[in-house]
Amino acid sequence: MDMDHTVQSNEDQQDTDLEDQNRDQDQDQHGFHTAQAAVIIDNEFQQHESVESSGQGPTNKSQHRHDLSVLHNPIPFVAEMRKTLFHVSHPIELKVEEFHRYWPYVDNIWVRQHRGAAAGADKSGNKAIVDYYGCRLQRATYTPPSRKDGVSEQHDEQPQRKRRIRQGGTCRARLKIFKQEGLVACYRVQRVGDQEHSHDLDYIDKLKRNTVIMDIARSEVMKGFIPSSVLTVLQEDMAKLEAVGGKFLTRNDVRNASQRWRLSYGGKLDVHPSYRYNTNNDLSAGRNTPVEQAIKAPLSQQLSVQSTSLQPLPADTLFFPTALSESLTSHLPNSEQPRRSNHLPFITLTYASSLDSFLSLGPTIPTPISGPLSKAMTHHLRANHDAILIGVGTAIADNPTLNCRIAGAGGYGGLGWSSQPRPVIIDPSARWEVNYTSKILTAARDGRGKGPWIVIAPGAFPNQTQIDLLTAHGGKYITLSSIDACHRFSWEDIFQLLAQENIKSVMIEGGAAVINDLLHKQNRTLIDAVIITLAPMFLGGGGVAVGLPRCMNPETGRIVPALRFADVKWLPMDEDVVMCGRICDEAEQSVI
Ligand SMILES: NC(=O)C1=CN([C@@H]2O[C@H](COP(=O)(O)OP(=O)(O)OC[C@H]3O[C@@H](n4cnc5c(N)ncnc54)[C@H](O)[C@@H]3O)[C@@H](O)[C@H]2O)C=CC1
Ligand SMILES: Nc1nc(O)c(N)c(N[C@@H]2O[C@H](COP(=O)(O)O)[C@@H](O)[C@H]2O)n1
Repeated sequence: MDMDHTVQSNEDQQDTDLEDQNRDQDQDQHGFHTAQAAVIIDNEFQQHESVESSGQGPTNKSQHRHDLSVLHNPIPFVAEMRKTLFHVSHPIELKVEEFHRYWPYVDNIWVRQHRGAAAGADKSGNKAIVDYYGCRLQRATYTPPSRKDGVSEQHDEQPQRKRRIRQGGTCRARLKIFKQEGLVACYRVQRVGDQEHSHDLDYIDKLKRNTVIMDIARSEVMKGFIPSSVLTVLQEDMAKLEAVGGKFLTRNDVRNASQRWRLSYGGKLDVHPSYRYNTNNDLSAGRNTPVEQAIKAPLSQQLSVQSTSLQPLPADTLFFPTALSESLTSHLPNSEQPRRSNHLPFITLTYASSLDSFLSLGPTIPTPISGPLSKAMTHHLRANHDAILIGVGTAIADNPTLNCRIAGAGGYGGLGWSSQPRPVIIDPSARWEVNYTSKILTAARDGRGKGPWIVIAPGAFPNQTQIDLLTAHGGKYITLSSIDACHRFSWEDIFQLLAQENIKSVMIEGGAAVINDLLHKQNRTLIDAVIITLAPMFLGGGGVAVGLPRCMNPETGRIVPALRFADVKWLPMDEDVVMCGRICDEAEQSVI
């Protein structure tokens, strides 16, 4: 039997009928599970057994027992993530723990079909596995023999169960889930083809409950509570139940969640205190009965309280006020402002300077210039760009992290690598000796940043250890072939290269050589926005300076300012001030 067939059989075993109110018998006795492409509603208890024993799902469900506490303290973004993982309108990268946290909430939607041929290992030995999924409604409708001819071929001795047949073969939505193992393990979830679901999320939630809902129901029944009482307690806060996908939970679902346990349980079944209150007060027991807060029994008495396994925010988390972020919007990549070029990424030039125009005390001396608020502003900028670019001088001098540490970014309370820019280092000779302890790699390993891309020239040969190290951290060396006689790349080529890598916005952070080169007349037309922090300090002679050569009007022979910005905004940020501006076009400049 090939693997596809095995998976299909397991899936079929999961699809059984919840409609039968009197089903206390093991389903196998009825022989309902052998058919291909069954489309009947599910028996969750069997689902757990079959998936766990198959060991093939992306989620090891035995690690994911959920109880009432996950309903009352839902994991962050659960409703949003259910929608995101339903539509998958763009590729989603999640850390392994995040994937396993959310997948049980959507495993009613997607059914694993087969493992892709791409499984294997990359050059660094990182394993990669691809699994293909289809929407549950993709499978063709299965009609049991008894339905086809009105006579049961196999079970005419057995009492016939009422079974609801749903229409299968109606939805063509498909997914592939790519699991990358190694130092920076992650799951990448993306659509296969362009077929949308043929139905909405409610439709599938109505057909089948997800693992989390059934786990919660099971955990309550197994405490000895009757299904009606469990349903009442789960429905006390319908908004929370809906958020986790339980809008259509029924008493029969609860019954089925642990029917085997109920069969063997010899003890007395009980009800929750709130259920007793409802029934005593002649409220419709077990049906959508929100209990008045003032008089219901405290839920804490009913819960075995478990906190979610979410990490606290790292100590270096930064916060940036919304009002200030709104003031910056007009100079950020997604603003309405016209772009310098449509085929290149949006380019923002940004740095922090002293009043005497220095970026640091000396080429090898990392120098804090920004105050806490303007530093947070820099990280807000990092969050708003796809990539952050520095010259190799800065990489060597500062050993920077180059991540985004704003609360809500990936690794700082956010999911996956959201808002984390890709660090890009211009290093034609591969001078930077990246190693395991480099801060950039440490951040990538910890899920607080992305692995760097290092742009090198054709003659540069980083050693194999460095190549492997970068790959293992999700980074890479990229060779840019067009280098001039002075061993310099053209900025247009660099940005073109990044555009080819699907980078749509780049924040240029420094250092001085990079900034000065880009502000030069021949390159500045590539810049879309300039955001400069000015701190109230003189660093004194010997620092690394930003400056432009003297400029002369060729017609008048008069010395003129080298550059004046347009569309300028000054934003005070505590003791610092931040200037946002744009480069004037050539005609405007010549008037100055
Ligand atoms: N205050 C601030 O906002 C910042 C300060 N810095 C400071 O700047 C200093 C480093 O600045 P620099 O020494 O000027 O180094 P840099 O970071 O500008 O790197 C210069 C090197 O990058 C490579 N490079 C740059 N442009 C290139 C091109 N077009 N083609 C090929 N290669 C190119 C070359 O190897 C060049 O030697 C450090 O002290 C650092 O702390 C750096 C960034 C921001
Ligand atoms: N905005 C800003 N203000 C300063 O005072 C700075 N010294 C810098 N330096 C830049 O930030 C990099 C350090 O980043 P991490 O904190 O390590 O992520 C440094 O390499 C410069 O590019 N910037």
